[in-house]
Amino acid sequence: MRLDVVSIFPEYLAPLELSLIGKARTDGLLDLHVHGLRDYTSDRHRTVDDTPYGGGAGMVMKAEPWALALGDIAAQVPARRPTLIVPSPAGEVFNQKLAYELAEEEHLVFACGRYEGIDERVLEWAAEQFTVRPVSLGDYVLNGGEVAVLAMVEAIGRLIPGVVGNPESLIEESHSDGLLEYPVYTKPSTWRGRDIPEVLLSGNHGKIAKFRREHQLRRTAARRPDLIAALDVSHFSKTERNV
Ligand SMILES: NC(=O)c1ccno1
Repeated sequence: MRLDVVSIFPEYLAPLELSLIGKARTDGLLDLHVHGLRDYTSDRHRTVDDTPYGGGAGMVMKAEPWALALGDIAAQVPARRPTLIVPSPAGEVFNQKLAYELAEEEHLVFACGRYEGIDERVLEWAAEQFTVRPVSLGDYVLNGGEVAVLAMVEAIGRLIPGVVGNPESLIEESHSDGLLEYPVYTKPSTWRGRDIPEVLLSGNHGKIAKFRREHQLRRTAARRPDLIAALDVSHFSKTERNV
């Protein structure tokens, strides 16, 4: 997968050189390019913003630098219609389902807005050669798109085959089956007077699976009842419907 990120703070994306994503880049699983938006300005001050038409607080990111940056990126990979992700509190909400969907894409481009946002005409212009998707991490506001991109690239990148050492670990994690993950424990079996659930020492895989599933259901019902409500009833066995 090719990924391009455009930002006025390219150094903000340095963490993508670390850990699993960094190794995936070294291994050639992820072809990630970070671009400085100011490289696409031509004035002495490398201006990327201006006052909003209609008044109001703050500044708006100018269209031309974005068009030059995105046009340059699209020209570098002419064969494919990239998906342009624009992190924004006004976007569709990012979740594991969308992460899996985007992990299937060949080319993702991320536009990190700042200030009050990007001139809307950029998204209209970009729709000629990109599939444009404003995406939100959640119902809160960040100062820019960079932090959202770090989160999304990690969530998407880890789903690409070969990035995570053991693909099994992707199966039993939160949201992989619509539920939150079960509690996990490791040695010592007694820690500061607290024992692990005895069933986990039984070696009885059926009982262990039942324990884990029950705790997934309880944890999800307690912390995210919205996820339970969203699941089809066929997701639950007859006995589970009363947990
Ligand atoms: N909620 C968000 O994803 C966001 C992105 C930029 N500002 O807020």
